[in-house]
Amino acid sequence: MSLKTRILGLVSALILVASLATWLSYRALSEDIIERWGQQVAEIQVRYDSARLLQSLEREIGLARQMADSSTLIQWALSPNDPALEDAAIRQMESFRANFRDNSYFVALLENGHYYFNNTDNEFAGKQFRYVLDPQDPDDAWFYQLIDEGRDFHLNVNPDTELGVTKLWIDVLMRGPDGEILGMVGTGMELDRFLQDIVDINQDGITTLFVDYNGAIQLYRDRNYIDFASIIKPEGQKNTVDLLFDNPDDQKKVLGMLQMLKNSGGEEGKVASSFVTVDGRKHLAGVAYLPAIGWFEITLLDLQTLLPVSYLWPLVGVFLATLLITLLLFHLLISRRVLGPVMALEGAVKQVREGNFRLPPLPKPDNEIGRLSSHFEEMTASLKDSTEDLQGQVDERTRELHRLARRDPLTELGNRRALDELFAAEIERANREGNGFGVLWLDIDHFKTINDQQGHQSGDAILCDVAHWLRASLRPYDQAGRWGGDEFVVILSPCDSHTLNHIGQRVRSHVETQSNAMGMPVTISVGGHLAKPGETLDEILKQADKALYRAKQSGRNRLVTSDQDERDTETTA
Ligand SMILES: Nc1nc2c(ncn2[C@@H]2O[C@H](COP(=O)(O)OP(=O)(O)OP(=O)(O)O)[C@@H](O)[C@H]2O)c(=O)[nH]1
Repeated sequence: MSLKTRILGLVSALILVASLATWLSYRALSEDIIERWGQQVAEIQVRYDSARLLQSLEREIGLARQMADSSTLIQWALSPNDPALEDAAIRQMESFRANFRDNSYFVALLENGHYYFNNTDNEFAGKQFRYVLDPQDPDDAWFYQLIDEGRDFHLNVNPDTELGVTKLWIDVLMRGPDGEILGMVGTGMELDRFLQDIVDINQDGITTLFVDYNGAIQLYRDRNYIDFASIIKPEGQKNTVDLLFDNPDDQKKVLGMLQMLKNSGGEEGKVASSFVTVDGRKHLAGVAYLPAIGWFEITLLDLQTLLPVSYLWPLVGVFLATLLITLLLFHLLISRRVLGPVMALEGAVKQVREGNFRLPPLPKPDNEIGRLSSHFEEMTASLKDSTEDLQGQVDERTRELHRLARRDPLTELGNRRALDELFAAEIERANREGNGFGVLWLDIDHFKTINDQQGHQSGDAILCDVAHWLRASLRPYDQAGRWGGDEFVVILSPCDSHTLNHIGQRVRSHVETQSNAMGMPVTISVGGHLAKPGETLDEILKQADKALYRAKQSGRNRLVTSDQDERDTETTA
């Protein structure tokens, strides 16, 4: 994986981690904001709903209280079997009927259990006495329960099987002069219409319900959940608010909020709130206590409807676009300022490693990498100089070694290897040009004796002298070498028979005269051969050696060529 891919991968991962952290913080923060917002919305909603509910009920409750306080009704309740008082009371009831919103009323007397009722259609004109309440009849249990509890005011949602209606009943106790309970009066509002007006409001995402002091559901858009005749049901059989929540924790939370509000003494306007799940959707539940009627109002705000996730899409879009632009800018910046120069530097390093010092100009951004590139260029230049210098020295040493490898250290003439190369080149030239060349094979006479008599060092000196005299006797372009021991070989090119003889004699004679002049007489025997094109080295050397042998055999200090008989020094000198 390239450096570029790794850096971009790392940066993307870092941005994603940072984004995740931002997202989580955003979630935590937004949850907090939504909770605060929801709490305020819940408070407003609760006040609004309470106001609407109380507005609808207050007038009715007030009228019901007036009715309960009516002296006509109280007098009658004290003597319920007095027909005159009953007539006056019914007239009084009818006048209240005209004022009640639902144009209906009920009056129930404790003493004889008589129950009076008339409705909006004046259906029971003249027969307002409907029936006698029976303490044993479960349908009438509400009356006796409320009397037992002695609560002056009570709201009750109850179907009246006798009358065939389901109503929200406002029940107010009628008390005598000594505070004794005489009966109960009130009115009922048709539940469906009331639910429609107060509870089933058309606000998307907002659900309102009312529960009584014990948490039993009283007003809710789904009638199946309403705890009808709640007053007479024993604990545990009531439809309480926790039924709306699947999660036991949510159930506890909501019941806990009711308890908390109860404990705070029904403080006006206080709203508790908490997140709950209803039908698999997250809701914020706001709860308030309505002391005027002794109920709680619960408002459920569906957060997905009120604050749909789609609200966040533009935010996510902006985030992704920012991420993309950031990556793009980072990519451009890092490519120009870091990766491009680093890759160029890497290429230059490879080039130098392969021995190529001619670098293209390296990009040099104004940073550490730019400075590194400059240092690398300087280093390469100095490396180039020292390499060239070193190469020069190596070449010179190689040439010297080459020379030394072909030089006889004693006489400074070419050695056997040099002679081999000279022969190979000359044979090739002869073959190519069709011109032969001459070869002289020289051997010092009785050199063993010289060595033996005068010592090895003197022998060496004589070898050097002979080499010197040999060189002096040759043409500048002739090549001489020491074959080994006291033997020397000369290549004469160009050469013919005359030249071969002439130079051969000149060498031999020069050695003789010079050594004599030095007072240390030395002679040499010479074998000569005129090599022809096409002859091999072996054949050439064999011929020259044979001629030298004949010169030795013939008495030494003479030249013998391969194509003629021996000549002695006197005849040719
Ligand atoms: N001083 C000295 N002697 C050498 C060197 N190389 C070989 N020799 C001696 O040279 C002598 C050569 O002897 P030969 O060529 O065989 O015999 P010669 O005595 O020269 O007799 P002819 O060649 O028959 O005249 C030997 O004794 C070698 O030991 C050297 O580098 N220095």
